[in-house]
Amino acid sequence: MDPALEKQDDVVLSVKDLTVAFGSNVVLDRLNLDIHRGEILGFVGASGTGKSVLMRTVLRLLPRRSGNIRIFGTDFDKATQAQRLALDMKLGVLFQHGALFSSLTVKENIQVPMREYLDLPQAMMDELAKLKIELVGLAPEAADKFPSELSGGMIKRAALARALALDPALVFLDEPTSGLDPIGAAEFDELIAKLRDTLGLTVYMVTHDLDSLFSVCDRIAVLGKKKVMVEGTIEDMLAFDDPWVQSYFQGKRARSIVRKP
Ligand SMILES: Nc1ncnc2c1ncn2[C@@H]1O[C@H](COP(=O)(O)OP(=O)(O)OP(=O)(O)O)[C@@H](O)[C@H]1O
Repeated sequence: MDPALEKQDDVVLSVKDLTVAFGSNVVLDRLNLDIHRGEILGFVGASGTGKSVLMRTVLRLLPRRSGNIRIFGTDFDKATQAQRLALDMKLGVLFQHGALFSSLTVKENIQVPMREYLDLPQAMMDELAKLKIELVGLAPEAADKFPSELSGGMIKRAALARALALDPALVFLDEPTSGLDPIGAAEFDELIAKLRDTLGLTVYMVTHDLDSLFSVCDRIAVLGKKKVMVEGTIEDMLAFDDPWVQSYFQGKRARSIVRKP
């Protein structure tokens, strides 16, 4: 196959010339971004630059002023109702802070998307929830616990299990390791990498966590000046001439990570 065409097939999410504004506050201005099949893309940027806005716009939770978004090659605006439903089922989302329903147990939280999109008998949903709980490394007993009974790390894992409920191909993670201690965060990163390898997931991860960026992300995109300023490998970040990017990737904290064996 023509390498250019093959590369195109490889793009699971394509954002072209996206502009999002709230009144006169233009947050994203003709932004472009491609995510490729099977990669873990780390998405960074200073606080308030619009990382969550981009994620929410791609998920159609926020309206855009202009621009085009294609997911798995399909333009949502032109998709039929059936195509939209099929696309929605291929996306999994872990919102910042987990965002589990506090009145539902872990098992019931995982079953929320199943109830919304599938018509399955309860026994089958219970079996599926059990599998997801195991997949994210939680003990079986976690199934019947409420979010208030879980540690921060367990909440993240339960939220990930819910994001994986419908066997998505592309998952969006909004600061998945925030609030975790370094060991918990490293374990969570390892879990993401393992799931990518075993399930063939594509991962879009908004993060401030330099450890995650250095250890599990294949590629990094930096949001600034209302656009993706630079995308590429850690080496590309280190070579990029912008004060914020330089201080982020070459600051004291970053240097201590680079020095790790
Ligand atoms: N629903 C909304 N209505 C109006 N303005 C909004 C809305 N959501 C976000 N904004 C504005 O968009 C800008 C970007 O916010 P966003 O939450 O995407 O930043 P962020 O990069 O995710 O920040 P952080 O790293 O702190 O989470 C901010 O100026 C914010 O005030």
